[in-house]
Amino acid sequence: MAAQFKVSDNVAHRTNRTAETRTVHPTDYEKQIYEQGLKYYRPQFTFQASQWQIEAEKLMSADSVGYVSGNAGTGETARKNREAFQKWSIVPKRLVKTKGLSDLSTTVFDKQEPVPIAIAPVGVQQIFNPDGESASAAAAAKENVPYIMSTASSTSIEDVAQANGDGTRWFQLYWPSNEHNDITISMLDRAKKAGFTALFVTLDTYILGWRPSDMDHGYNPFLRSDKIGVAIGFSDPVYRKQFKQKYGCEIEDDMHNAAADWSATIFPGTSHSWEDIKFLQDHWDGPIVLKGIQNAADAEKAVEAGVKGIVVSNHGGRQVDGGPGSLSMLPSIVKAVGDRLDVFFDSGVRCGADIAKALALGADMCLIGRPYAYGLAMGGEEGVSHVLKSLLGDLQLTLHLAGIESVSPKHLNSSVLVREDQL
Ligand SMILES: Cc1cc2nc3c(=O)[nH]c(=O)nc-3n(C[C@H](O)[C@H](O)[C@H](O)COP(=O)(O)O)c2cc1C
Ligand SMILES: O=C(O)C(=O)c1ccccc1
Repeated sequence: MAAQFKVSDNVAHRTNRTAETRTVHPTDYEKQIYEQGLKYYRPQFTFQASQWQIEAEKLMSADSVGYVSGNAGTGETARKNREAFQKWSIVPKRLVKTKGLSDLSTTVFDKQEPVPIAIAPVGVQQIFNPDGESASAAAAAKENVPYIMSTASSTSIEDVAQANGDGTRWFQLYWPSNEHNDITISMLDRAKKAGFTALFVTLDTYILGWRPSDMDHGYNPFLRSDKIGVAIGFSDPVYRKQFKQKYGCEIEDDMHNAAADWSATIFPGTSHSWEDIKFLQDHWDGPIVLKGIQNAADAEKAVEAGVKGIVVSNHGGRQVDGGPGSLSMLPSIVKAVGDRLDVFFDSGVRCGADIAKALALGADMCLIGRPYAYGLAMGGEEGVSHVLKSLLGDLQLTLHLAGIESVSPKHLNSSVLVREDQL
């Protein structure tokens, strides 16, 4: 029977816990589950991944719940994201003389990362917890997980960098239209200066999708009275100057208008073109990754455009409803691009086996989206840490018990999977 966790329990347990807050060595997750998860204490947060959403939602307002858990349209694509994982199964191998802990390190941007997951860019994080992005960026650094910062963050670029310390951090761009190139350049310059080493350009959200839950609540976090999600714009010197020229006052003198104006700047309502990628390459000297790719032809174009990687993603089913599950599109995309791109994957990743399946189908790294947002709502930095560690522990033990030595394509590839409909 599942233990029920209440906020009051969490507070009580927080005071007498020490073990879980230490930083784990990246290869230590499996051991930690046994020694701490099972023996020593009642955990502050549930280890049941399927409960994170339920626990988080108890602590959030109805409009925030609608925002994070809601999807585009009827939610068909979000459901397909999950169903796509169930079409594949991991077949364990026996008597393979496992060496113990499976090696979770992967290579992206020609560099070894200790774990094969990153924090997906999620905007407006102060709606989940007052510490917002500072808490998740600190947790990511502690757990050796790269942090992708959203353009729609409720914390400035510089403050996120400070919270992330010596962690690996990448910047996600919501890309203003070409007439606002000076603002784009300013954001990229700030990100570079603050130690963000890769640029993730989101291509699927030049306008927000049809989201019935948000429309029912009349909810747009940018336009709330406390203006959540506009921190990058409001702290940007180029944007501030332009705002003053345009409206004859400071942002602080007309916050509502400024929030609407910034929103229109980063969600311009029209898409860029493949030719525009050159502009980003001219103004960003590190790797560029295109987020939101869902077909092999676009992946080919990404290779031609000379970017370093793609994120196979449908934005968690929040943009185009009626589209395929993201995992279903991964094999044909990987087949088309081979080793020519780093392939990241997201949309629907909820547990260790999901990560294993996406990596087996050719992804180099998975982005974790909603699960860590739920962790942030459950317990700030510690909640995010818990979710990341749980996913990694689950992944490591799953691989170990399936006789898979590492996440390298040498060991974890499509030969470990079967399609359920072909059995
Ligand atoms: C509340 C919320 C906010 C998001 N904000 C952003 C964002 O600012 N930039 C971005 O590129 N993607 C954003 N995403 C999409 C995620 O990066 C990721 O693609 C998606 O969450 C994956 O789906 P999953 O969470 O269902 O696994 C957001 C997703 C959610 C749930
Ligand atoms: O909600 C989203 O999916 C998203 O990408 C977004 C849009 C606006 C503000 C913050 C996040």
